[in-house]
Amino acid sequence: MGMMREDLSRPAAQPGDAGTRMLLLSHQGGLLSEGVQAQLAVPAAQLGAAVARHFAGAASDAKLVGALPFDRHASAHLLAPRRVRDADTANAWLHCMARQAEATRGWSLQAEPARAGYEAAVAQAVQRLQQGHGLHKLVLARTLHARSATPISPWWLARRLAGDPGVLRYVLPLPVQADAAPAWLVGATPELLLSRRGASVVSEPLAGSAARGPDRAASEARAAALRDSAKDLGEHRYVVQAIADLLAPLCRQLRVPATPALHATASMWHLGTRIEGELKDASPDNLPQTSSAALAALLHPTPAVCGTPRAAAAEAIAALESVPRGFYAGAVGWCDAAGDGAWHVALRCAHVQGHEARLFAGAGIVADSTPQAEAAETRAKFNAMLHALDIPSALFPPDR
Ligand SMILES: C=C(O[C@H]1C=CC=C(C(=O)O)[C@@H]1O)C(=O)O
Repeated sequence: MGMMREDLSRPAAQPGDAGTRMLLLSHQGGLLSEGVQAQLAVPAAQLGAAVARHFAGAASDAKLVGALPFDRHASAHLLAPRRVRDADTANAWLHCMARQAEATRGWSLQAEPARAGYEAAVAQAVQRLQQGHGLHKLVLARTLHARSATPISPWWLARRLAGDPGVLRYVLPLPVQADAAPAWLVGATPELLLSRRGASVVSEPLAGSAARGPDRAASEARAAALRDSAKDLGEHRYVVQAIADLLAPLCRQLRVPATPALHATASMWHLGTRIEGELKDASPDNLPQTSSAALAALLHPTPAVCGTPRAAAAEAIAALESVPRGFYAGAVGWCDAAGDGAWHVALRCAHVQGHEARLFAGAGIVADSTPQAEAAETRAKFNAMLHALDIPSALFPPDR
């Protein structure tokens, strides 16, 4: 992209300054941001206006990068970087940092909660959904707390997550207390919340999942079963409907396919719908409502990570989950001064700090969900990260 390629073979690639870098990288492209000129810390409802104000005084090639936490009332964490590098440089940086990192070993692993506890929470959720109270869907997550004898490098981990064309990898430096070790959210997400280019907007929500099989035939059979599953199609429809309802008033055209397609990652199948719209007003005057950051903040959190209706589902999640989500199930991405940008749902990730990693996985619960199947789905969603961290599968037996 016309940028000088930095020599990263013996560079200033010191772990000390890595905390000011953020990475977004997929097979289609990506970026590595460096340094911090300014920060934006406002909740989702104020984000569109704050981003527009920020860009009003900024250079035309300025960008903001960062994340929205799951809780839309908590502060987003957006940075104005000093420099933004292209995907090739991002790859070179990862390669270099991964080479310097020590491989992890000596793992211990604790499920929070273990399988039985998660199944009990799903059973309570199903009861709430069957009783009505206006709640139709909610997404319940659980976590695995992993400790390594060696420090965990977020760059090493991001490098280990390479190779899956169905995901975008991300490394997000997180705000921490002054005396705390640096912390990151590192993941490989399959889900696009929202991208904007000029007047064109795209959202590609995923909901409804099946683990890929041990061989091709089994994998195809599971994909076919997922495509026909009334439970998964119902779970998916809530997400598409919520996104379409929020985008429709802002778009002169909105294309919403009637049936979902299959989306594959290396370990999972998902139902996905590509929603495409044309904004009515993509002018600079309308940036507070229609920048990619404003649109992401409008849609977030969708029923793919929260539920329907949103406020009641968020309340039920707070009551039924034991570990705060932080930036898991939030959104990571970028926005430029013209309002263009892309925001991805922060899934399939781990919160990494020192020797510890906390892995997150959730599943959409509807009235006809079964606790055993939802627990199995979260197990399958942990797999990519467990493998990338090199955590022996014996530490996560089926009853956990
Ligand atoms: C909440 C997660 O996945 C979401 C994305 C795809 C499929 C999902 C599902 O089938 O439940 C979830 O909505 C997660 O991976 O933690």
